[in-house]
Amino acid sequence: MYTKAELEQFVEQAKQYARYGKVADYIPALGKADPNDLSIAIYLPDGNVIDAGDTTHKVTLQSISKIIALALVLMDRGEQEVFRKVGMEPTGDPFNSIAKLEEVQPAKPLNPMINAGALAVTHMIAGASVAERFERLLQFVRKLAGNPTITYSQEVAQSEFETAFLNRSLCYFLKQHGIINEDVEELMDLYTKQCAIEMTCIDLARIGLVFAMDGCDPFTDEQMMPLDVARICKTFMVTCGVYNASGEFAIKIGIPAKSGVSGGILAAVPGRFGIGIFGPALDDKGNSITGMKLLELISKTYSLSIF
Ligand SMILES: NC(=O)CC[C@H](N)C(=O)O
Repeated sequence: MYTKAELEQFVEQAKQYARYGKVADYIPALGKADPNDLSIAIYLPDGNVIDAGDTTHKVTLQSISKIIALALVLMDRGEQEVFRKVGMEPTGDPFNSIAKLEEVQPAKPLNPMINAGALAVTHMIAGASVAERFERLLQFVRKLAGNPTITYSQEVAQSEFETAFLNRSLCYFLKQHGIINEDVEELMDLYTKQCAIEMTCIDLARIGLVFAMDGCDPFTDEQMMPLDVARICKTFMVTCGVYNASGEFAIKIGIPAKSGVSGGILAAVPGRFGIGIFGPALDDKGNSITGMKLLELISKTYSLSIF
């Protein structure tokens, strides 16, 4: 079970779908990615890693960072405060949609996985300055991945910062409604750096493993986050992890997972292992088209659905 040869074969199969996808270019620096890239790592609790494709490629977290920021903020502020500012319901809308913000009363983003909700979460990262808040988040990411060398791509952060007009609009809306009260440019600085944290799919898989193990690092036995925090994060991965494709994903794949527009996917198979994928060709909902296919093949072959 889970042999490298088998994974390589799945990668080749899934790669065929790259031609139906498109690399994200609304963040100009992401447009440079090669749509035919596809790599995967499976991280097991005994330390074994099975991988396929070029796993030296680095992927920026983008929306995958939302799940990690949420874990940190739940620890910083507690459930009650966090869910006062952001809801728990899927939207059925694209990740960057502004539409529901006007419909829901009192105005608060429906969940922390859409951009509006993620901006509210990033706003709640504790610290005296943007630099200190980012450093805390980065240290947490490094700890989860067991890799102290992880950093962020200045190029991608800068590229998003210069073009994130829609995210700025979301911020101003949230500020008007008292969900955030900090300077929008500062929040955008922090958020774009958060999204630009980069790592390989092996690092992604290791973070997925920690979530799979209910927040416990199986190599140090350290509880990286309370059980409840890991449970909340995994629940959001199931209900909103791949935005408005989450329903279909639950039926076809059924593994808690979080995607990002860079083409990364982090998945946690509860009690068993973590998966990291990088495939930059995206489908029309902003999820890796090859990565989703790959996960589907793996889930069906190994019966990994939690349902
Ligand atoms: N879906 C995503 O990965 C979105 C993240 C991206 N940084 C944005 O805010 O637009």
